[in-house]
Amino acid sequence: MATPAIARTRAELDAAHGDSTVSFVPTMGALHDGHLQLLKHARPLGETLVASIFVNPTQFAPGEDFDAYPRTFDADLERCAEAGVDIVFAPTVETMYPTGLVDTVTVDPGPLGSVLEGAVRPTHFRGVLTVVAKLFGLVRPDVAVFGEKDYQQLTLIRHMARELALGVEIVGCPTVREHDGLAMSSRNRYLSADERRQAAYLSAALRAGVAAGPDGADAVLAEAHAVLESAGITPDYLVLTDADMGEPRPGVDAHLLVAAKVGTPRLLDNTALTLGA
Ligand SMILES: Nc1ncnc2c1ncn2[C@@H]1O[C@H](COP(=O)(O)OP(=O)(O)OP(=O)(O)O)[C@@H](O)[C@H]1O
Ligand SMILES: CC(C)(CO)[C@@H](O)C(=O)[O-]
Ligand code: BAL
Repeated sequence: MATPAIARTRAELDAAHGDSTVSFVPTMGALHDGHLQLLKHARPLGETLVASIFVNPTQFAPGEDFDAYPRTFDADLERCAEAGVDIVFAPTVETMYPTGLVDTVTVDPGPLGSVLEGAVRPTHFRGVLTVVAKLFGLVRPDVAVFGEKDYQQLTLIRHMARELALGVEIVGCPTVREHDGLAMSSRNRYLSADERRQAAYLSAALRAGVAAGPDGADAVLAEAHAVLESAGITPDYLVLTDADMGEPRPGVDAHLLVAAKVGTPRLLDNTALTLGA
């Protein structure tokens, strides 16, 4: 198990990857088995596998958990080695924000950036897309892999790559789950034992929605809401979209997305489903 090279600046990155094709997995660290899957998915997609670890300040609003966000660099390095990562890009804040923490040029996510997660976190997706664009500029990957767990983020990054012609292929990786269905997330560690039990009902609600798919959109939402209600969870949202997060239509691949605060952490989950008339 080779230890990955660590690069903190563009010069160090360039020296480490030369002219090889690059697959890339951006993360905020605190790596769990979900990230490990992403890395394994990305491994064969390029000659060199780069993982970035950067807790990006500009996607957190004042009062959110930027300071408390878990930072576990040594353990992360071991996970990266296990997954065959060649280069861990752990940039300094100055590498990412050479003119200071206020971006004067940003990526506007458009209307999809201000609904659902964007309604709760109004500046979040501008911060995410801007930092991902910067990471792409620094790493210059051929392929970048993101988790379906953060489905709105994945969709917006696909839109950005396509509409700004970034020349990076965006690949989604299925959500990795705990044995009871809870989607893995760095923030799960903040759940108390009771909250952890309650959190499993988010994925149970999605499964109920999938089972009701043939009966149409109203049945999907009613069944999923009933499961959440039985667990005492009031979702921030529970919505049906099409696979690209537009309007859902019968017969077209649909998506069901949920977010809720369970105790302190906000948890997200989603699933694909087929919708009857
Ligand atoms: N359970 C999971 N299955 C698949 N991909 C995941 C999972 N959890 C996170 N990812 C993906 O890993 C990448 C890095 O995510 P991040 O570092 O924010 O981890 P996270 O666990 O989502 O943390 P958070 O608790 O902040 O949501 C993203 O593309 C994200 O979608
Ligand atoms: C894509 C990302 C690494 C940008 O900071 C982050 O939003 C995440 O980890 O999902
Ligand atoms: N995985 C999403 C990153 C965030 O919550 O800021």
